[in-house]
Amino acid sequence: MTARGLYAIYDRTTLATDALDRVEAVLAGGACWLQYRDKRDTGIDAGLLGELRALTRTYGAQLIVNDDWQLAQAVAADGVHMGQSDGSVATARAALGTGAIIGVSCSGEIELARRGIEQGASYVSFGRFFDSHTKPDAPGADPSVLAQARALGVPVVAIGGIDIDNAGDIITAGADLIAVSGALFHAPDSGAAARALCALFEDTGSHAGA
Ligand SMILES: Cc1ncc(COP(=O)(O)OP(=O)(O)O)c(N)n1
Ligand SMILES: Cc1nc(C(=O)O)sc1CCOP(=O)(O)O
Repeated sequence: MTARGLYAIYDRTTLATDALDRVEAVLAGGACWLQYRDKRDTGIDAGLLGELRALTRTYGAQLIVNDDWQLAQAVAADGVHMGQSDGSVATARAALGTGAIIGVSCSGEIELARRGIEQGASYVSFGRFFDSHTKPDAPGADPSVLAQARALGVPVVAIGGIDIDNAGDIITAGADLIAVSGALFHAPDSGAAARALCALFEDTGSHAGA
């Protein structure tokens, strides 16, 4: 499993259409993880999730479902991303097994990351680092938390307003994966945006605090 690179967030909440062509372009462009995020109250689109499962398999990417480990299990996703109000990480780990990817939101707080790892999280996510149209009200985080988090021994994810102009600094600050939605799925060319973000990981080999 690759745990360094581009983590694409397919945010069904803010995308007007299913945009599966964009998902495929982003995966072909090198994204190694894809998250399905849907905050609408319209019920689960099982067909869409099935398409995402097939596309991620085709491109060798990991499929992560936001918020709901039971849904992740039902669609045979590779893992789940859990916020602080999405239930017990320990329960999710017990249900999904040792091989599942389980991420936890930590805002800018290293203590939340420690607690999440104790409960079974396999990656920790920090943000928001920049203004985000996708989630404008997410609390802010300082990039220095990324270097601190590297000592915890699991992949470190950065999220929130990341784009081609600021991603290099965030990778240098310590992110193993950059989680990106708007700068991919609202770009004029989603495939080109993915390729450009992935190329930053080749140019930025060292991390602060590594
Ligand atoms: C990779 C990643 N990091 C953080 C989040 C935010 O998750 P959460 O705190 O559950 O908030 P919502 O996305 O549910 O609004 C995420 N989805 N992915
Ligand atoms: C879903 C999400 N969570 C965040 C957090 O800080 O916890 S920021 C965010 C939105 C990510 O999308 P974009 O790349 O368009 O800003």
